[in-house]
Amino acid sequence: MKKILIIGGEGQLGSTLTEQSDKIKWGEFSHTTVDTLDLMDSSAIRNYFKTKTFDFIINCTAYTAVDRAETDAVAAWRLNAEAPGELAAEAARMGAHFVHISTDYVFGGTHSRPLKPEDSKTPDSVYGKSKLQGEEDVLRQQPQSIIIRTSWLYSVYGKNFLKTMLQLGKERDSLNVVFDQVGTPTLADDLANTILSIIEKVIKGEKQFTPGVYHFSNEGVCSWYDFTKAIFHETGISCNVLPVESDQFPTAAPRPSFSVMDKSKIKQTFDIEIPHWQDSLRKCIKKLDDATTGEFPN
Ligand SMILES: NC(=O)C1=CN([C@@H]2O[C@H](COP(=O)(O)OP(=O)(O)OC[C@H]3O[C@@H](n4cnc5c(N)ncnc54)[C@H](OP(=O)(O)O)[C@@H]3O)[C@@H](O)[C@H]2O)C=CC1
Ligand SMILES: Cc1cn([C@H]2C[C@H](O)[C@@H](COP(=O)(O)OP(=O)(O)O[C@H]3O[C@@H](C)C(=O)[C@@H](O)[C@H]3O)O2)c(=O)[nH]c1=O
Repeated sequence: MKKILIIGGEGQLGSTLTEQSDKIKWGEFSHTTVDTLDLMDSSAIRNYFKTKTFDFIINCTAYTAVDRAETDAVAAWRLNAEAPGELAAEAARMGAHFVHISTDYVFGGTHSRPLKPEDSKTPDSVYGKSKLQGEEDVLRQQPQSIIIRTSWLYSVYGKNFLKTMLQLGKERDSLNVVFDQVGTPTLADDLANTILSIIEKVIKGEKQFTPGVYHFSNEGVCSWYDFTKAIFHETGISCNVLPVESDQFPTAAPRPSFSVMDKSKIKQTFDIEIPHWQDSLRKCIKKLDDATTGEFPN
């Protein structure tokens, strides 16, 4: 049985992968948390892998607090740039395939058509810069790596824009939300399903583990304003949403104005079908509702 390790099994993507892997029979899954493998410490990484080997390692960890990273750059750089390279080196040493997750924020928003993996990268934030360095280190240390850039990730787990808006929408009568940052939300369940489907196809010999950088988000395009309107429409929250430009909603870290990604490479290489973001939003809201009525997980 192939052994698959999820690094960061209690973040939102890691939790979703763990939830899905519990139903899988074709692989033996385990995961780490910050308590069992603290990536701030290089020697902890070396020690952890001294006695353990895996066939696939999926890295779901990151420093994801985009604004805080601006003033906590050393920690963000350690988690997003250095640690992924060290994990990839361990994967290479044991001959494991490495799957790493990156972000649309490696792009600077200068493009105006869906972004291909090889398009020029000009990240504006510490988060984006550190994630880009992490991508480069991963591919240098373990050329047999798949890097999946995703965007606007949300799920029933952890902190994310959907949960922030559900909270704010209940507390406030009106909200200002930027409409000049355009991208695509991604339901973590859809990304987790894609990662597991790629690994399953490789294990079953249906696909090669073709290394490189891929893009994955849900289908469709929207602004954060459109996303918020859809969240309130689907949940019946009556909060008024006002479209504003980014300079009317100042943040410590600049975000790309356009980060819609072209997903044709992942779809063609691994025969992946991707749901539209509005359908996935409905799916997630139902899952949240089921959680509050005690029917989740099922
Ligand atoms: N969130 C988003 O909107 C987007 C995320 N991404 C990328 O997707 C991936 C998954 O993101 P997401 O699930 O949202 O991230 P989360 O912020 O939900 O989870 C972060 C994970 O990192 C782990 N972690 C933090 N510090 C340490 C540490 N010192 N040592 C070990 N582990 C640590 C956490 O562990 P623990 O839970 O044990 O503390 C947690 O598992 C990341 O690579 C991120 O950059 C890309 C685009 C959008
Ligand atoms: C809460 C809020 C945010 N905004 C704006 C701020 C920002 O420009 C945009 C997104 O909000 P957030 O700061 O919550 O999201 P942000 O942390 O920028 O989300 C990003 O996280 C990292 C980890 C990624 O990799 C990205 O793909 C992306 O998902 O919406 C409003 O306009 N009104 C609001 O009330």
